[in-house]
Amino acid sequence: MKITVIPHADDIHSDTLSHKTVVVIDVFRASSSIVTALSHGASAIIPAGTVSEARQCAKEGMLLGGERFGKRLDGFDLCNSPQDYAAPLVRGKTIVMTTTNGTRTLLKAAKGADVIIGCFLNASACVRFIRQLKHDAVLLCAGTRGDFSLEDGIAAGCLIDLLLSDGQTVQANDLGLVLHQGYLSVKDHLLTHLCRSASGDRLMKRGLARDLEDCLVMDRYDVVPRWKNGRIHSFRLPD
Ligand SMILES: O=C(O)[C@H](CS(=O)(=O)O)OP(=O)(O)O
Repeated sequence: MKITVIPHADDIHSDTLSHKTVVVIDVFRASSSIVTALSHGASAIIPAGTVSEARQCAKEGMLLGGERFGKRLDGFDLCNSPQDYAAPLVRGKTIVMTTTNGTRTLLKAAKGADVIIGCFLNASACVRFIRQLKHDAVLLCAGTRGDFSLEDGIAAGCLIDLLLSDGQTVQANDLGLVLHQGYLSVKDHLLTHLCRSASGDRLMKRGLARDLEDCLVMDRYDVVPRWKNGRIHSFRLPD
């Protein structure tokens, strides 16, 4: 199986995603919040590209979630902290969500054969999904405003490590190889290392240390959020 890691959302070349399983990785914080929401009973997430599209799309009974540049949006029910999406409020709800990098990256992933959302919180579940589909995979790091983000890359390295762990032949691109080594060197101290990344540092300075902790738990949840027909639903893997 071939694994291609793409460093950020503005580095997708035509046809890279076709016929592939695409994993959209935005550890801080959109992927982690989406995984948390579906694990806590949200019925679906509708990703929106802009704040005004999100507002237009939200029908009665739906929740609005997201941020711009990390800040809460006027009139939105939820921001982008995983703990917002762990609240009883989300149970049974459809959430229209727009974030600075994560939902934008997701919308760019549309050409993938299957598009799922991954992070540390559901790493093993994502790997089971990739294995079952048996397609080559693209690990699409969201990054931050057109730049690579360390935490997304280290999560990609983590997925590669899990894919390798049952002895399967996995051929990663050069970026994937280096991120795999990067993951191995920090995996026992993720918080210590990833709070120094640009996004980690930004969240720390905003007093959101709790978000970092919540995003860096390995395999807290077993759901695979899958984007299909404009909505993200929880996909349960057959045993
Ligand atoms: O709120 C976040 O964590 C980020 C915004 S920023 O890059 O920190 O300004 O959004 P996301 O789309 O989850 O990367």
